[in-house]
Amino acid sequence: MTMTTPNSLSARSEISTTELISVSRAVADLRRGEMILIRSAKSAIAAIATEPLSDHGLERLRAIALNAADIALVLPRVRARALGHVDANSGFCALQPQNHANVDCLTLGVWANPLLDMVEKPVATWRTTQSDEDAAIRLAKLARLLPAIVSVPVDPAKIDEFATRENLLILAEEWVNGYEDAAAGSLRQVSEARVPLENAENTRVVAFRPADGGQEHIAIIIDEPAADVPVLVRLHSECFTGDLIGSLRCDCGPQLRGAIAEISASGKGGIVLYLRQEGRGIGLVNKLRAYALQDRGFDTLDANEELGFDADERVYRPAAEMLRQLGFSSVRILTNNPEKLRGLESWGVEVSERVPHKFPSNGHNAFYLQTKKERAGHLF
Ligand SMILES: Nc1nc2c(ncn2[C@@H]2O[C@H](COP(=O)(O)OP(=O)(O)OP(=O)(O)O)[C@@H](O)[C@H]2O)c(=O)[nH]1
Ligand SMILES: [Zn+2]
Repeated sequence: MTMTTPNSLSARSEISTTELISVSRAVADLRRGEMILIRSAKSAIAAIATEPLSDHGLERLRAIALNAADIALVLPRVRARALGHVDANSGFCALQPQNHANVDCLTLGVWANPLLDMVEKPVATWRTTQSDEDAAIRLAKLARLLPAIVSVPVDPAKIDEFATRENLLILAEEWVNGYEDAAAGSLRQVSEARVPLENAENTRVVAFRPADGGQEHIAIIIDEPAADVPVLVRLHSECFTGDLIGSLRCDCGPQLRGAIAEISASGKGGIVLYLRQEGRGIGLVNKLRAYALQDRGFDTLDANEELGFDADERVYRPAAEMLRQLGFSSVRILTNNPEKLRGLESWGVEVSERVPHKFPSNGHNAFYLQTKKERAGHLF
């Protein structure tokens, strides 16, 4: 069965497997506080994520800088506003502290984190970000860290020398930007087994792994559905708290088990795609931060924004790719979220029907469900 690829997609250029793997290695480096070199057409930077930043890391940044006075903390607009940058209006802003020679990692960490109480606001100049700094922020998001980085400009002519001397990775910004698409395009089936489920005994579980060795996405195939008619599908984003430990903050647990039961009851089979997009793509640690902000009065969308994330950071190519490889080109999708329809269609999957997938509130998640309806366009 072939999938149609919309014309707009053919223009997207994909990064190579080597570039994909470099980004993946940089993600791991960033998570442990290592410095990354990022090169754009115009400039180059060295960057460390703020979350694992140490004073030793700061010293290394200063030592490699073209000019140590240009050290910058790149952080989300909402956070910049809270720090006194009243004109902040683009996604991310760069703060250059006046006491650049003495500023320490604790101070930078407090400035960057909306959950920490601020001791003093920075005396600083502000500027818009460069594209290489935006790429470093994207890398921090891929690393599921807080999207805040400390960067310095480096001499593009010396970047290879630095990389060799300090054992650092060099990334081109377009590799970071192309990572998610390429990772999804590289998914390959790596194992499968029969797994009888409580409400669906005739079930196979198939695992797909991306070429960079990242997290596997899972297809749960119930009752071997036919491929020549639209297949009943649920795209389920991972939710450790809701799926596994029965959290009442969301509706994920009932939706996951409900989808399995409904597909099984249909008598025609179907597929649950279990996508590793915890917290709408921000990761479990950041989702817990978002919950803590919600306990201070933010709704689920504003909490994401406070942390520097979009309301929803998910991508749908992994789902489309798994369906394609399993031989399905047309779906009936169990969801209340119109973005899932658009996401699948943009990757060439025909959506023949939306099947509502609503469960009653448990009391704790009433405001969450109301926000999804009123602000995220969910169809309840
Ligand atoms: N960032 C963030 N993620 C949340 C929050 N509550 C739940 N999630 C995540 O949201 C995702 C829920 O995804 P889905 O079950 O696919 O639901 P949906 O987008 O609401 O759409 P449908 O259920 O298909 O209608 C999971 O990854 C959860 O971990 C929250 O307050 N903040
Ligand atoms: Zn959930």
